[in-house]
Amino acid sequence: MKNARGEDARRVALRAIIAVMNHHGALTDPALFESARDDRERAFARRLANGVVRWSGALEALAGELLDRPLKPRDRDIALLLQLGIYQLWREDTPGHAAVHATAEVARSLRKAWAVGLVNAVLRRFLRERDERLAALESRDAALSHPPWLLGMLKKDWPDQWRSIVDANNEQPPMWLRTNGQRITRDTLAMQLTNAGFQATSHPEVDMALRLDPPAPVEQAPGFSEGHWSVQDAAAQLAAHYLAPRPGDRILDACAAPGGKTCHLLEREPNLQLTALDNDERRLGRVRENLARLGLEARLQVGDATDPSGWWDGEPFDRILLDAPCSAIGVIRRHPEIKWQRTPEQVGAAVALQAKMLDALWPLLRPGGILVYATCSVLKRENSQQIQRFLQDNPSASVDSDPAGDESPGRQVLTGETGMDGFYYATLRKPA
Ligand SMILES: C[S@@+](CC[C@H](N)C(=O)[O-])C[C@H]1O[C@@H](n2cnc3c(N)ncnc32)[C@H](O)[C@@H]1O
Repeated sequence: MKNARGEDARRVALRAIIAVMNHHGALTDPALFESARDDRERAFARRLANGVVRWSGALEALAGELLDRPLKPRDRDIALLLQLGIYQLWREDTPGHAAVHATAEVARSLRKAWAVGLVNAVLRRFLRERDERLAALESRDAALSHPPWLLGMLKKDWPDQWRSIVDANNEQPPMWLRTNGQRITRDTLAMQLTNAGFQATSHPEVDMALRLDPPAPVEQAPGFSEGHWSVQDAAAQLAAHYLAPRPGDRILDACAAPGGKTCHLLEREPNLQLTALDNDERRLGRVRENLARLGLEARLQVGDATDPSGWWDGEPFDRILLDAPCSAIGVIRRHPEIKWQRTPEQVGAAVALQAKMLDALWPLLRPGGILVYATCSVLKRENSQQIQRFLQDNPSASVDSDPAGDESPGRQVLTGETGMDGFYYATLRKPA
């Protein structure tokens, strides 16, 4: 994709960083990078933007110490430009002086020519004092680049594991593929990917998962448009394992969009009466696209999972998957802006919505049926504590003990564990 009058990577990256750090949108939105001059600049802009947002807490601390006085709130763009500059000198291979010059010049395009000199001076100082500055940062919480409230929750929930979660959150995520077993075996797909120059590594637990190295845009690896595979983290692929659909089952996927888990269930067992529900009609369109690419069929339903009276026909389900809206703290490594956009109040609101959904959907399950509750979070309030609360309110319900998990009730995958995103699963059973 060429754009003759397009912009250079640093300018594009800065605009994306400003947008997401001001709580607008996600770095995965292609529109944020459309104005790049060409594909190479676009890829560089994406890498820079993700890196700066991932390390923004540490970069802010470093920049703050290098400035003689703090910048005014209206110059937040310059503050973020400084972060972009320091990031390159700290974590990218860009030759120092070239990066300093190109970054400082971005201030001119913001119509803040006064800041060119300031950015230049701060970045040059960082280059000179880099080792001492980084050593001093090491002992501070800012080095972990997480907001204090989130760090506090992780420490409280996971006194022994919080550091490995935080480190995993700050890493570049691996790219996991899910083999479409209806079209190809995992071994054949692995061979095709290897022949195309990729490394394809299977997961020790998740039977259809392959890790693709190096990560690449989907069209660059063989078999995507033919529906041989999808992109899905290995932890998300455990949903189908826990729901274990059987031929003919009547299944509700209660929060289905964009359809990753819906499609996986049908790849595992195409003979299902599967209803894919979501309250977002536009996102449900993405379920339709994914089903079509993979050659699968489901009934799509727009509706509110907290209010089945609006869409349920009264016929109970054999199995329900509730992949609930959540804080998404388990997928921070894929969406680093979540760290800065999320608030403790939003976590509280997610907990309340999840409880409402559980309570509303439980009566739709037939006696002897299974409801799998899932979140991509590692916070206990959304996970084991949520299920404890549910079991207290519904004493006849039981939860499967999980040989693979040490978190009770349910299974908590901590971020980074065997290369997976942070995820939680609880398999709830209704007595027959
Ligand atoms: C975690 S995502 C689901 C991901 C999906 N299961 C997959 O694997 O691709 C949560 C979904 O819940 C939907 N949602 C939020 N509130 C809802 C509600 N009240 N009723 C139904 N769906 C809702 C959102 O639109 C979003 O698509």
